[in-house]
Amino acid sequence: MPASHAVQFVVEGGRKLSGSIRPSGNKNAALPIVAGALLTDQPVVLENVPRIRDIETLVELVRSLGVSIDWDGRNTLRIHAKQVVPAELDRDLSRKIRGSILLAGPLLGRAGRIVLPPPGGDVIGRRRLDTHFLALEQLGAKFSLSDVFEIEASELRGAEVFLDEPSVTGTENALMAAVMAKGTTVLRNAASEPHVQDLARFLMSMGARIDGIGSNQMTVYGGQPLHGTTHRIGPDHIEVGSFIGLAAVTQSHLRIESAGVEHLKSTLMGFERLGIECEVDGDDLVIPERQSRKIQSDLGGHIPTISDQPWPAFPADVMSIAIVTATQCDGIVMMHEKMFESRMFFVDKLIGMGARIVLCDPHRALVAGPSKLRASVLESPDIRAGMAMLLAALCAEGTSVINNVSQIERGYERIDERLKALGASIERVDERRHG
Ligand SMILES: CC(=O)N[C@H]1[C@@H](OP(=O)(O)OP(=O)(O)OC[C@H]2O[C@@H](n3ccc(=O)[nH]c3=O)[C@H](O)[C@@H]2O)O[C@H](CO)[C@@H](O)[C@@H]1O
Ligand SMILES: C=C(OP(=O)(O)O)C(=O)O
Repeated sequence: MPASHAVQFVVEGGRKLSGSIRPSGNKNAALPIVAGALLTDQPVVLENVPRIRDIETLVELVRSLGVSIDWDGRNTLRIHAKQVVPAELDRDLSRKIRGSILLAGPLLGRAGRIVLPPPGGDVIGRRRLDTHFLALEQLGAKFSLSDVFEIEASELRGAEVFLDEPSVTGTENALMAAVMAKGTTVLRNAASEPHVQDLARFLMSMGARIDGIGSNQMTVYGGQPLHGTTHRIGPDHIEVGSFIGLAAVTQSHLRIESAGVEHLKSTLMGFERLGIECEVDGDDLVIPERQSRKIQSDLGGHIPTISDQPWPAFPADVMSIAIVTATQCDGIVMMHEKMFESRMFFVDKLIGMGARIVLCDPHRALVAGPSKLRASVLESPDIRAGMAMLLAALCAEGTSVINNVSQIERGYERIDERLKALGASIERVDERRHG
């Protein structure tokens, strides 16, 4: 049996939680920033790096390029890319994470060439890479496509780049290549998620010059000498969204410490539509136990919608959490997943637990709540659906089993320990010993 199937969570539902929890560093910021550390031959120190499977995989990939990369304590990485040996990236490691594609920009800039097996990541629908190649080509790279991607650039040149969609990792690759290019690049229709902003600030701390961070147009004055730096990864706003959902479904009072409230507006608006109100206290977020949990109709009593879109709209990675939360709220809401084609299929499991959901098509699910959920045996298909099912199990009646926990652990650090500290009943079991 593959190791990824070895661990289960046995979850006893129905317990109230209480206390404080601190979000980890943002996985989707740490991935490009670790890759970006390859842009300089000087030492880089990264703090608040989430110690999760996806990062461990990227660390192995980076090490395979002859780069010195080591943990210093639990969440600090020391990276020194004195040299980068341009090699074909390991296929198995590349296939495990979406983040392997993020080595394209830095390796082009540093070594002029990269051979990249197709990246992996969550299986949540087609995951196009066209935007990455479109941007890198405009900066002077050539690519050929067989069972691997071969990208080469004898020289990267600044250019006007209009991305065909605001792809997150596409923007990050373009940004890293543009920093190494000669001359000025204007990136238009760029993604501006908190992790894209964090990467841009990291690059600035290395000496890069970038205007327009946080907007959909960034100007990069390329070719500046890049030096070593120490950078702290920002809090994971997706984890914060997950903890808001956790408090809401278990009707618990939780404080999320250092939540990074500047990046939470659209997430809080989504939860408010479900009747979940949070209080901002400095940079902490407090979720009171007493909530109306009454879905807010649109004007005229019409059925409301929660839909995801590129930043600053409601984040796609919080959609699965919001669906589980909606099953515990009073009323009807249309959940519209605009970005991924297969992210909603996990609602079958929630229906099996007693949730009242109509999956209208792959992108839209109508949720009518509240429903009493019953315990079940669940399989975790992707990071966020896995976390959503953990939330469902924590508010269901009885004892649930969640298989394939490695999916959740791709994105959430020591989640069982951290939720147990709040009073959750989660037992970590090796499947081979269990039953
Ligand atoms: C490692 C990493 O950072 N992964 C994140 C990154 O993935 P990733 O960078 O792969 O995602 P992209 O931003 O490229 O695109 C996500 C999906 O949205 C679609 N799309 C995108 C823009 C748009 O305007 N319209 C549209 O429909 C794309 O075609 C694709 O199907 O961003 C996603 C969207 O926030 C997140 O779910 C992933 O967690
Ligand atoms: C989709 C996600 O990750 P990835 O892009 O790494 O698969 C996610 O973090 O929810």
